[in-house]
Amino acid sequence: MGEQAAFARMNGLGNEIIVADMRGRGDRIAPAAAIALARDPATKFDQIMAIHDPKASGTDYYVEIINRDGSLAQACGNGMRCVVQALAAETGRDRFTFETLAGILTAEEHADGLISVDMGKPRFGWQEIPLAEEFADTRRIELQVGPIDAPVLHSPSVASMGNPHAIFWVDRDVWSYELEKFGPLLENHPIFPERANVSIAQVTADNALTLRTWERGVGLTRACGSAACAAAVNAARTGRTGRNVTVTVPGGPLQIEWRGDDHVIMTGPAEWEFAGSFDPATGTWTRDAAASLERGMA
Ligand SMILES: N[C@H](CCC[C@H](N)C(=O)O)C(=O)O
Repeated sequence: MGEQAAFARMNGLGNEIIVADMRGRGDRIAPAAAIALARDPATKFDQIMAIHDPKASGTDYYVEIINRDGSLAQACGNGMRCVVQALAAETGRDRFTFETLAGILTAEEHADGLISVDMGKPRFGWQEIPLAEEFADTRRIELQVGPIDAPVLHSPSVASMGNPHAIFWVDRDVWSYELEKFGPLLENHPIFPERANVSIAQVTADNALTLRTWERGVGLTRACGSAACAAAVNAARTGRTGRNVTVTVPGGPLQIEWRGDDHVIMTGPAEWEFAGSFDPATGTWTRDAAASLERGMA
């Protein structure tokens, strides 16, 4: 058995997150450990956010993001808010600079407890998303599901928020679509060589939209922060909304601002559930009764 690591089970608007403390050690969480934790109903998660010692100078921590299937994700907006809340409770600080696979990002906890994450700049080039074939205009790409003459979903906007996203615009309530049926097909469609997070979005006002997401490597989730950002920037660049929108996901509302300097700022809550410790090699874990009284990891 390896050395135990502390974790906190948290959620960001119902996006199920495990924040793991991997600081001061050289190992990483094994995909098998992630899969074992995902199988246990008590620790079932959408993403593990593993906090490691910093790599790049000027950053506080390196964060590795692991999906439910053990694959790595470049970005996770809801998970980053959970990381900030856990670290703020531990350190008393309210601003952090992180490194992830998507690059360096900053985040802060506000006095009211809400947390803003600077998700960086969106990318729209077909090779950046990436797509398997050239599309000069990624506001609307050729892709559809359903009968060829009456597609159920078609012509998504695509973007990278560090991770790949496709947003299908719909006129009806997002709950009236069988996303669980189309999600797996679209996630694994050959147009997306690195797979994709797939969302359906309904614009409800010039500053509001509702969104459901099928996450790459996970499935249906109650919230996906990076998808909310991808939906917001695509809504703005296709003239559907302004640049400051409320994106309501199944778990609740997120505020997304696409600033003039091209950075996307996501603001929303995070919630602590319980603490424990686990073996990063196997995923064997125990609940930590003492730590559960605190709102930190240890
Ligand atoms: N839940 C995350 C997104 C996870 C994306 C992941 N499924 C991927 O493989 O890109 C969020 O709040 O942004």
